[in-house]
Amino acid sequence: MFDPRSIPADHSTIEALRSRGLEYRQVDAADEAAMQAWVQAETRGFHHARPEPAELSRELRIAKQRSVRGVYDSTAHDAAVPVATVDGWPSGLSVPGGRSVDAWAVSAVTVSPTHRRRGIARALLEAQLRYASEAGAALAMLTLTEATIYGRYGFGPAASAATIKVDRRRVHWIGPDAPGRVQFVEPADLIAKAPAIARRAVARTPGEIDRWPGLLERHLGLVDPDSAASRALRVARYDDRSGQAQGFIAYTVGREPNQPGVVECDVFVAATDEAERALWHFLVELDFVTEIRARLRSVDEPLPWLLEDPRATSMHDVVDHLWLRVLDPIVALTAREYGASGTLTLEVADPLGHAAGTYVLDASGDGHAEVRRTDDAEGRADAVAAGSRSGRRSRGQTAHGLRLDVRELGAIYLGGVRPSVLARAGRIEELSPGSLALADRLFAAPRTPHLSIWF
Ligand SMILES: CC(=O)SCCNC(=O)CCNC(=O)[C@H](O)C(C)(C)COP(=O)(O)OP(=O)(O)OC[C@H]1O[C@@H](n2cnc3c(N)ncnc32)[C@H](O)[C@@H]1OP(=O)(O)O
Repeated sequence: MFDPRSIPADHSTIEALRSRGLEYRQVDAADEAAMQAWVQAETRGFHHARPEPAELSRELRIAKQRSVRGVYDSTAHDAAVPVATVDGWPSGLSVPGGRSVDAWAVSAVTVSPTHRRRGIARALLEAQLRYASEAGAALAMLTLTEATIYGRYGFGPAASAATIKVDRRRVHWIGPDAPGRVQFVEPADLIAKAPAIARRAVARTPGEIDRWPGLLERHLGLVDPDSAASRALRVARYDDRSGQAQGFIAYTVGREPNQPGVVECDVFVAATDEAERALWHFLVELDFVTEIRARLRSVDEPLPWLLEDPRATSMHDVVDHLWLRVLDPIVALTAREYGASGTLTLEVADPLGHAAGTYVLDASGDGHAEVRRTDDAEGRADAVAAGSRSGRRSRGQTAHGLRLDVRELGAIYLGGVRPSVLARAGRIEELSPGSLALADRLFAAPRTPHLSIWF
């Protein structure tokens, strides 16, 4: 397996930061003190409390599997603590059609308030994109704190998530009864099966990314099982008719003495539609509660259709949760499946260079597409003149094409927004009549993209 720590530090980043009196380097995974200082800087950068010992050792275990970089100021009060942090690692990203494309996850981007707005984050991000390319990733991806930061590096919002609230008193289930059963399980008993269930859940949902070792332990409260938060977690699993585990939820119930509670569900993993329905059924019919709140759910949940009164549910805090940055359009566009047949030219502008070019996407109708670049190294080509491999276009028939920035390519890639919506916003240009209608049909995803975790 590719080791993200094997990528040497980016020379231009080293030089850019050295000219500002700063040192940029990879943190040595074997240097416990340096790793601890990096984790402390990262948690401070996100305004979190200092981690408890169990959480700190979990963070260290995870950081050691990643490419962890820090920026150091030798003149600072504690020069061993970085003034900026970032990490990155290769990870699969599920795309429409069920395949996984090689991507590069970026996380832990922090710059100390003492060193802000000197271009440190820009240097770190541009280096991450170069690492991603070196690692062979077709896209870079991240979840973020503020939506104003990453467009300038070519990221676009590709999958949304929302909090679903359910008014328990209005719940009357009209969906089918699941043939299997939901039962309580202890987290320690579930952890052996959980990764396989999660893998299948990830594979069927465009926008989900591979779970890294240690994540499910945290979701199931196993990092610090004796903490109050872990003891409050309840875990239920759905087994299908044949006894096969197909999904699980983890939730807490907050309540005042003698008062009904409010359910908070942050972990909802379903490998099948049947498991998804069964786990919702279990959650929304919990007694002695007034409300159920499920976070980071799809904006396209089937839940309202499973209740007699769909208004028992409401959607809150809809966010642009997953942001994508296409690096290699040919690999990225070939990996996903398409909702129609047709030939579409994409003239992609990319100020940072990675994805710039003119590409012809030729979808055959069985979902698959061939993608090739038609411009030369200088990017010169008549996009709309580019032909179809299948020769389906007859004489006089207009070629279809769009002109767009790499940010918009990331936004439409999973089918989370229709190209025509971005055209209405003036962010995609249609090169010939009918191109947007074709692009909408091509990029439509059979399942709304969704990411259910932070990373
Ligand atoms: C994937 C993730 O980890 S998301 C987490 C992002 N981190 C956080 O939210 C933690 C708190 N914030 C921070 O640590 C810092 O403010 C950061 C990392 C967001 C920015 O770091 P800085 O070193 O100050 O940014 P830098 O000086 O490189 O600015 C680069 C560009 O981003 C812009 N920018 C920086 N921060 C912000 C912001 N919060 N909102 C809007 N624009 C911003 C700058 O104006 C600059 O624009 P330009 O290059 O187009 O002129």
